[in-house]
Amino acid sequence: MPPPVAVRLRAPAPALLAPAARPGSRLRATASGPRGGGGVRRRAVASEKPPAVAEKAGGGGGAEGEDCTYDAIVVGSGIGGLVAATQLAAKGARVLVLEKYLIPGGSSGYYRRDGFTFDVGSSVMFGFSDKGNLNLITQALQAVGRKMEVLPDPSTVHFHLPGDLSVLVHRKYEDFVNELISKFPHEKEGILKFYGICWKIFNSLNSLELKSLEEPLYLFGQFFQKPLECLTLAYYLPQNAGDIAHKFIKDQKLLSFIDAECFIVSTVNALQTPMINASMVLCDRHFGGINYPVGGVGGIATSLADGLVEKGSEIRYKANVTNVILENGKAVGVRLSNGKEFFAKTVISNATRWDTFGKLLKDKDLPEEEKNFQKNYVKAPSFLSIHMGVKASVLPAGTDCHHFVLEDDWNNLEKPYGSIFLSIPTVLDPSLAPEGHHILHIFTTAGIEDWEGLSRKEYEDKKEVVANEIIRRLEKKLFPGLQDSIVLKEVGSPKTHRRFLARNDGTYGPMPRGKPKGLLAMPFNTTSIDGLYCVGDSCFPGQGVIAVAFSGIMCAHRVAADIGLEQRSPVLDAGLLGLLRWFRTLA
Ligand SMILES: NC(=O)c1ccc[n+]([C@@H]2O[C@H](COP(=O)([O-])OP(=O)(O)OC[C@H]3O[C@@H](n4cnc5c(N)ncnc54)[C@H](O)[C@@H]3O)[C@@H](O)[C@H]2O)c1
Ligand SMILES: CC(C)=CCC/C(C)=C/C=C/C(C)=C/C=C/C(C)=C/C=C/C=C(C)/C=C/C=C(C)/C=C/C=C(\C)CCC=C(C)C
Repeated sequence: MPPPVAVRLRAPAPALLAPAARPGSRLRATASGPRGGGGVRRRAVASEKPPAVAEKAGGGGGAEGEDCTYDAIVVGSGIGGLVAATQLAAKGARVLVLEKYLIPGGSSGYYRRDGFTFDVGSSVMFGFSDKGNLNLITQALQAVGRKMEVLPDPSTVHFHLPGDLSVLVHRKYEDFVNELISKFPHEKEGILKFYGICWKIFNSLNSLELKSLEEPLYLFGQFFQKPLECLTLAYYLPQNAGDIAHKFIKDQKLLSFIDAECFIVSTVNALQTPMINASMVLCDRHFGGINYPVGGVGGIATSLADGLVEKGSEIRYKANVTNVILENGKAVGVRLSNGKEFFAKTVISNATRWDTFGKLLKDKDLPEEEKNFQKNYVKAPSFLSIHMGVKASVLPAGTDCHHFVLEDDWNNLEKPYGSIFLSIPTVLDPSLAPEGHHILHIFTTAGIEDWEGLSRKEYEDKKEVVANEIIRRLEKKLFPGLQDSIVLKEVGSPKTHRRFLARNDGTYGPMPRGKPKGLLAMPFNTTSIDGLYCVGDSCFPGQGVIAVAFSGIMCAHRVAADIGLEQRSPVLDAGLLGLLRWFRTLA
């Protein structure tokens, strides 16, 4: 029986504070508490034997004189970093993950307050089913012998849009498409054609074995085995969802609906959303469905971290990487804020590309490739997030889990605070809140510039005012009496996201500067620095938990080939990597 909840309003407390305990599984944080300086390379590594873990590390726990250099160091334990690390560990590599925070997961982490378990960010889980090739979260867990119980969500999201347009995205595709056609009967053909192309792309994706598109033996192998599917993907790779929607649909309101469909997964409209990404999410929600992990999203990262350790690799918390160490232009290790150094054959950064090249390599000129990336992409806005515990009686029976609210004016879709995302995970998993209560996780886009230069008091007051206005809007649109039902409230600003997730300006990833050529300009995992790789949402295919999981799988495959754990052809590598680099300059 969960403990009773004290009525307590805590507006100013940052939403992403240290967890009180972790959901689902047992905690084995090897909080590094690094001591002393770096010293010479081998000694520095040898002295870094983590308690309880190094003994299990096989091939080199750290006794002096042994060669205990790691195969890979991963900077950051977001889902991108953890998937790269666990995939490599499953292939036999010895990996060290260094995480600045106290627990793994980054924006897919969790925290607990007064009996409530809150998801920090991610709450809508794609790729978590038991079928097909695109269930990348399920596969990532399986690779390290883990499986999580999931709760199928009967819908993906309930849209509440201008002109009282209400659309529920049912789990079953036919139910969704029939509901949409009932709202836009004159556009039946256009609707079926647009979503039909999404399915064509999704089915092509789902037929491939997903590995690194930067590894030629695999890529050519896939072209050989599935030529039609690969050509379909190559054809749609440089295209955007909005252009395809405009070909078949004329009704402006329906086109705006498709903008909203894209916005919730890309924070930009359909004309700026790559068609492959749109197809992935618009179909996986019906194919595998949206599935919520029992105990909360934080369980995914903790399960991956546990699995990683069981495979003989390591993860250290409170380990703030400040520099990537280069030797003759090659990345050979990292330095922490306390001066400790660790060395490895390869370094994988799960920090954003802005943080990786702007902070971890600040003394180096920005490589041309990164200039090209920054020319094509800007930082997506951050979020204002409100985590609330409310009395269950405020929600009408049958309330859906996820909602998207844009009240009066389509023009507000992409504006800061314009639209509201709302997740109520306790609809699926009541164990996340004390009995008789629900969790409301509310977020809206917000830029860091709005929150800079304020005194402490001004900052706290502003959080309170902005959060109350969002709550007032939800009260008016969805839940009368909401304000009075609140028993716990924590507000996070873009500064909170910057601080606790170590993300430049609190950004949630890259956003195209203008109209992109689909995914063409998005960099993969290799960088122009030998031995340094990036993973996460500033890599192909972009924002989203399943997207960063794919980037982790791709990255691990490329790294494994480079360190001799997977097949490779140096000649073909040089050709393909050069060709892909050239492609990106065309975007
Ligand atoms: N589905 C949803 O509802 C939802 C909501 C929010 C976020 N998300 C997604 O999650 C994605 C992010 O995943 P990700 O894996 O790219 O990154 P992430 O931000 O989740 O994780 C990065 C991790 O790296 C750590 N880190 C950064 N710099 C470091 C340093 N110098 N030293 C040590 N550690 C450092 C951070 O503390 C963090 O834990 C976002 O793109 C977003 O789309 C999804
Ligand atoms: C040469 C070359 C390069 C090429 C050739 C051709 C080929 C073969 C190609 C291929 C390709 C591929 C494989 C691709 C792949 C892709 C993928 C996988 C993708 C994916 C994607 C995904 C995504 C984007 C996702 C996203 C998601 C998200 C973001 C989510 C979010 C959510 C949220 C925010 C929530 C909401 C909430 C509410 C409403 C409450």
